[in-house]
Amino acid sequence: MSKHTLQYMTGFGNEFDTEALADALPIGQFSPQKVNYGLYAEQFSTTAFTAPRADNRRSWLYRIRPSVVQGDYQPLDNGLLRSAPITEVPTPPTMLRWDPIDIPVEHTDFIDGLVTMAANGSVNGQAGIGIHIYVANTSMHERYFYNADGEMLFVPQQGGLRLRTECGIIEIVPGEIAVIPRGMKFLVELIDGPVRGYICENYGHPYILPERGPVGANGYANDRDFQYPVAAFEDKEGDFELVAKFSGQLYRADITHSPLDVVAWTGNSAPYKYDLSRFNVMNTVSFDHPDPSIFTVLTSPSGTPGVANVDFVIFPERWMVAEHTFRPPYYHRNVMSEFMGLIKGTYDAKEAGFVPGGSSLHNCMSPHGPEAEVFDKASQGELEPVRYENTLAFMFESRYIIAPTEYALTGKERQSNYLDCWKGIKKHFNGEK
Ligand SMILES: O=C(O)Cc1cc(O)ccc1O
Ligand SMILES: [Fe+2]
Repeated sequence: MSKHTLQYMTGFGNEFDTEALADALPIGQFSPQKVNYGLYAEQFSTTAFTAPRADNRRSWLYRIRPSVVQGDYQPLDNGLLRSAPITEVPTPPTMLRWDPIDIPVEHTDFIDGLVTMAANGSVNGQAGIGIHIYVANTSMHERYFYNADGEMLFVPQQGGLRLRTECGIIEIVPGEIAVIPRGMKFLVELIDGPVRGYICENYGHPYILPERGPVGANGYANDRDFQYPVAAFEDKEGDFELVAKFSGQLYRADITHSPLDVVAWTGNSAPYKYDLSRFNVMNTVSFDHPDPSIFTVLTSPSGTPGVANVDFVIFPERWMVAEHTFRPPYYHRNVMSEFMGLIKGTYDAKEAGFVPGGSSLHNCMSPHGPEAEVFDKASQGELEPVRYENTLAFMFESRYIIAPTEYALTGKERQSNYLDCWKGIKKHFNGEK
């Protein structure tokens, strides 16, 4: 399947109007007695009805059949999919790292190929996150999915994805991300062969753009670079399956039509995509290594100002110019818990072992920082301006302790020798300056 040329609407959280057929969208009201084309009106709310206006997210969908037309749910095997709280194994404070999960050779679609690495908070309490890797070699066929447990941030690492959603079609390739709202029905197609990537399932407040503070009105991720699909519908009947993730369990129901039958929609709760190369990177032009919060693309607030349920942070290509400074990430211990992944290239704190598709987890107060060789090089090198290239790492940083799953702790991807990367750190102190 090749890449389509898709049309998008722009602007983070805008109130959009879109129709695939002329005059399908009611004008001046949401719920007319009769909708044009015999469509049904259905409200889709992803914040409480009474959420403050600035936070409120809802869309009105005008569809061929309302969502109630579907069969009975039956539990489905969760495979390696897990939700918080993870209680199957205790969470060690150990610094953890993993190799990429192989893409299977047997027939595996996006749902089959979900592997949970870790989770925190509480899926039923609507706080915290689930962190999953997806690996797939085939498109979802005659089955559709929605996740009542959280919105889903897709971070592709290999291969392009076509996300067919109720609101329309989005395509993403590595270097881009997409967010699908909690509860939105969709299916995942592969654009150009096998895929692997990361999912942050956000149980909490939907992602918003972080404040800019004294940086001013522009910079970081700019609102205008977020792209939303235009309405596109399927009018299809057949024997299909609707898969739901609800309260940590997968369910399936028969459905005899495509649920992607929304002909028109209006509102601000909709899937969106963002090209990470559009991120306007801020950093020091004098000295010292600022905290990685300067690279926050999206944040899910927890209710405590400045303390995130989860921040999505990237480490993009950029110039490094700091003077008389140890330039790589500093050694540190952090109250926030840090899960990292690598989309391409190498990461400045780790030149070996942290590879594209791999992951690491440094939990609350667990020490971490540059490996021995990186320290040696960075504390000796000439401090010329250098462009840091062929790199794109990211972090899901959360206020809640991130509990790895049993699979993550015992599966073959776990690097049991991770701590060795710091073993070669030498004692330089001898009492002299
Ligand atoms: O641990 C990490 O590699 C992530 C990170 C990067 C950085 O530049 C500063 C702090 C930090 O936690
Ligand atoms: Fe860190």
